[in-house]
Amino acid sequence: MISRWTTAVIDTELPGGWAVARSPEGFLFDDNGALFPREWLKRQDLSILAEHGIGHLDGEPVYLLELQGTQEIAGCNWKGLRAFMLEDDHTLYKVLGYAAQIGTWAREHRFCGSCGKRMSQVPRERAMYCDACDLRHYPRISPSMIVLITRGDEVLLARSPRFVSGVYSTLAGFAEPGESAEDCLVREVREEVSVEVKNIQYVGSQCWPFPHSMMLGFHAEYASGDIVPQEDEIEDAQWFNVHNLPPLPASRSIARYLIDLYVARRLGHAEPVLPG
Ligand SMILES: NC(=O)C1=CN([C@@H]2O[C@H](COP(=O)(O)OP(=O)(O)OC[C@H]3O[C@@H](n4cnc5c(N)ncnc54)[C@H](O)[C@@H]3O)[C@@H](O)[C@H]2O)C=CC1
Ligand SMILES: [Mg+2]
Ligand SMILES: [Zn+2]
Repeated sequence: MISRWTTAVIDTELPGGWAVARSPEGFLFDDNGALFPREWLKRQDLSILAEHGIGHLDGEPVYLLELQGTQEIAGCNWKGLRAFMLEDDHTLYKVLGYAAQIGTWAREHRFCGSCGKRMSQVPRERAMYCDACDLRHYPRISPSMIVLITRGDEVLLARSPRFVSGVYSTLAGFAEPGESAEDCLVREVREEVSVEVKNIQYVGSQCWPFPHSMMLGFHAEYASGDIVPQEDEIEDAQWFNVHNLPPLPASRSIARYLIDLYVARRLGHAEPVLPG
């Protein structure tokens, strides 16, 4: 399959191409989508914090304009990345997911974290450079473990107070310095539900640009302990039978994939494909 979208570092001095505009309110869009002719977009009255060349879509260069705030543009509106994720255009979601991560990084790395001076883009590399410190700052990626714990026909699912009402999901958490992926998984499971696991198996990974997680997905078997939900973090956690599952997370998430995969294997159905 030919990939329609490839990331690249493109010189912002070059003319032309497409551009996406991102503000704290989300991405600009109109009836034609979220990609605009870049020269036209730059003629609008936008408060641009940073501009980055981010890749090629069907061979055409694409740029990101990271904005201070929203602007009224006739016929256009603003929409968050999660809304784009739930729509059918997977390629557009990939473009905007990448743009969002670069945008977050660009916004938060205009000044050197070491000396506070303004930094500049490194040509041909996705990095910001501090001249005074001779220091490069790269986009931030946060490794996060996500695990489906099973016990025969049962799966352990939990809900955070932040979830959509009724939805239960797999356990997840950010890696801390000094941890392996497996250490993190064991710690997160202990913290969130007070359960011990065994036979930890890596399943697959997914970029999760909310705002910069790299999800590492695992399957683990229950070993011991009774469920005790972590105060404040976990509203409820339960064992659910694969024949009687609660409302689950969105189909594009690796959480949903881990659940669907186990259920498919258990019931002898066709296995799902991990969404990119
Ligand atoms: N794609 C998917 O299917 C799913 C993705 N996720 C993602 O996994 C990630 C971790 O899940 P949570 O349960 O929220 O994490 P968590 O269990 O580690 O708890 C969140 C807490 O971690 C701390 N934190 C925030 N950002 C951090 C960072 N970059 N590094 C270290 N600690 C940080 C904060 O104290 C925050 O309150 C989140 O980005 C979440 O959106 C979670 C579930 C499903
Ligand atoms: Mg968690
Ligand atoms: Zn510096």
